[in-house]
Amino acid sequence: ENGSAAAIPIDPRFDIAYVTPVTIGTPPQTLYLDFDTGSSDLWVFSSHTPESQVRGQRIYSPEKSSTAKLLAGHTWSILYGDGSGSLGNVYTDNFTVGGVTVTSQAVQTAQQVSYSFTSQSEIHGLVGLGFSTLNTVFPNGQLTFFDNAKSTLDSPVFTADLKWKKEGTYDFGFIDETKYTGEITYLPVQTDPGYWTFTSSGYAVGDGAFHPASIVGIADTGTSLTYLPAEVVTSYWGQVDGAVDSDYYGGYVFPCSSKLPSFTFGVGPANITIPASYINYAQITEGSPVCFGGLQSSSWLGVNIWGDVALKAAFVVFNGANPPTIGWAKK
Ligand SMILES: O=C(NNC1=NCCC1)c1ccc(Br)cc1
Repeated sequence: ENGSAAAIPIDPRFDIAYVTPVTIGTPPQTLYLDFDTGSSDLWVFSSHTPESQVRGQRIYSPEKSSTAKLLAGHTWSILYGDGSGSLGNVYTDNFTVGGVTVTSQAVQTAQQVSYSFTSQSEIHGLVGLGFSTLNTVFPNGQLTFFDNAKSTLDSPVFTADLKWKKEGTYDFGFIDETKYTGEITYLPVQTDPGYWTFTSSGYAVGDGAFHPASIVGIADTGTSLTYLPAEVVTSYWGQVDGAVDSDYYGGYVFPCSSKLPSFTFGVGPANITIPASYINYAQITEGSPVCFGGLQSSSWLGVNIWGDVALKAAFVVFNGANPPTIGWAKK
């Protein structure tokens, strides 16, 4: 059975993350989770999370679900690229997203969450959509929702149609032709170590010349910004009056009044253009004349990340066939 679910920005001012409603257990408990192609654990705030670490989040209570089963002797612990993290134990239960149900999905219940999760009341957990090799459950790694659902879908795909400051959708099992224009360009995916890793064919700043290049990076719906090689972001921010790479603010900042160019990245023979407005990510603080860029350097990361700032400029197909591929289309 195919499905479709909303991807809702958690903050009306800037797209820091997107959450999607899911139901877990019997009777169904509804939580809003961050669907993350950059990881492969499905974890939730729960009745096992200390009250001191829960600040407004909805929780999953396995003891209130007649279909919940403890996965005895299993634990998990995850650290994300931004330094946030969580850990706990594991149940299996019924898990439904947009009409797609997996019975006996591994649901990782949090016994500890880092402050950055405690402080974001709109995120009640994560649904990893990376490859199951990244799953942290010990001693037996668990399958992602997508890996479990794949065999029941018409096609082993999910698509991301994230939007700028608006609600988008994740579709499972089908490709909705009304959500994109032109053709979808499919690229090979490197599945080791478990991210949706692909190679972009180059970039252009604004209306400038296209620079052919091979930029290896991951498509990560769980990362807000886009992180690219220093030479790329230096040439971008060099076109913006007053832009500086600030140690104080931890990245490129610029006067909010400055005009920004768009940014185009190659996908095979095609390309995707990120509008300037998406790269004017947010004021440093409410009312500040200093703005933080949506395009930042990846040099300290060691890998390039095509996060939400890039993904929301496209219709993206995560094709879980063998071999997996990733598809990009304008919209
Ligand atoms: O953790 C990562 N993506 N997802 C999330 N970030 C914050 C919460 C969820 C991530 C994955 C790979 C690399 Br390389 C860098 C970052």
